[in-house]
Parts: sequence; structure tokens; C-alpha cells
Amino acid sequence: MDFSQQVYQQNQTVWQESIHHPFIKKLSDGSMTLPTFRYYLIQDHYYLRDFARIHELAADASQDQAVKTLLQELANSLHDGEIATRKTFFKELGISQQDVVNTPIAPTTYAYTSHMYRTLTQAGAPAAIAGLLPCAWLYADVGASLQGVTSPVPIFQAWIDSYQSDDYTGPVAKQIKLTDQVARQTDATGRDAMTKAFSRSAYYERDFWQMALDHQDWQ
Ligand SMILES: Cc1ncc(CN)c(N)n1
Repeated sequence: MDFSQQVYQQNQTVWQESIHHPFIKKLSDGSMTLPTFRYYLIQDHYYLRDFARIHELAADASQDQAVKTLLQELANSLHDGEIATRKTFFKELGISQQDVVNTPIAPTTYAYTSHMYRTLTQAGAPAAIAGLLPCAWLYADVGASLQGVTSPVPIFQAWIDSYQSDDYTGPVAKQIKLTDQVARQTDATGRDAMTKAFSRSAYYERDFWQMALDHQDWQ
């Protein structure tokens, strides 16, 4: 069985807790408050900046030219796709640069991004690549789970649409293939580090939704 399928199956409990999380329910039925959505978007702004940066750093750290090229491509598609879409959400909701500056990174965002940097520096590019995968893949699954659902709040629906589009799901398929390719080129110790990185990211993905509902802070 491919590495991706193996870790996907191993992490189904936490994965399904994400897909069925009250945050997703509130987005799709329109009951989420705008302050909660704004909180999520600002934390996700911090997250996506580091997420893109880790693609670039993993590309630099990778020995294989094809892997480097694909990671760079994925970083570019993040900037042109998801990060660009978020700029339109910020505009629509009137979230300014000053609002971002005034909002500290929250504990779960801090822990999740720190986990990805730590994985890269301590376990290397293959584990970092595995740690990036739940982020991409889970949101595609969330999008798929909401096919046929229309949120009554247009900006929530725009968020849902963005994870159902081919522009999003195309790169995800490439990222799954890339992770499997890297796993095949990695020894058992390296694959063990990849497995841990994937599981920890899946865990933080679920906690990210809860962080937003709780408006988590450092108190
Ligand atoms: C925390 C998180 N995880 C995943 C995604 C989807 N790339 C995201 N925007 N934010």
C-alpha cells in the first residue's frame, strides 16, 4: 500500500473529527459569527505564510531536483491560489494589515507551525513533506464533504467553493504523489519520521478549528 493511503487510514479518527467539526458545521449552516471567521482568517494568514515558506525550505533541503521543482511549484500555486483568495476575503471583511499586526499568533497556530519547522530541521525534507500533506489533503476532503451544501452566508460559501475547485484539488493530487515518491526513496527510519509528522499535523488540523471557535489566546 502507498505511504499516503497507509497514513490516511491510520489517522481516520482525527481526520473525521476535523471533517465533522462544529466549525465546519457552523460555516456550512451559516451559524458561525463573523468575529469567529475573522479570527480564523487572521490565524490562517499566519499559518499559510509559514506553510508556503516550509515548502520553499524543504525544496532547498531536498537532494532530488524533481522534488525541489515540484515543491517550488506547490509554493507558487499557494501564493497564486489560496493566499490570493484570502486577500479578497480580507478586503471584503475589512481586515487591515493593522488588524493582523494587532492580533498575536495564537498558541495552536504557533504550535502547528513550530512543529513543521522542527520536523524540517530535525528530521529533514522527507518528514517535512509528510508534515505538509494533511494541510492540503484535509481541506480537499472538507470541500468534497460539502458538495451539494450551500451556506446562506456568501463569504462562507466562497470559502467552501475555494476548496472544491480544480485549482485547489489539482495541486493536492500532486502533493500526494510527491509524498509517496519521497516515501519510496526513504529508509524505514525516515518513513517512521514521515508517519509521525503526518499524524501530528493531522492532530493540529483538528485543533486549529477548535482554536478558532474558542478564540484561543495566551491567557
Ligand atoms: C490550518 C490550515 N490547514 C490547511 C489549510 C489548507 N491549505 C489551511 N488554509 N489552513
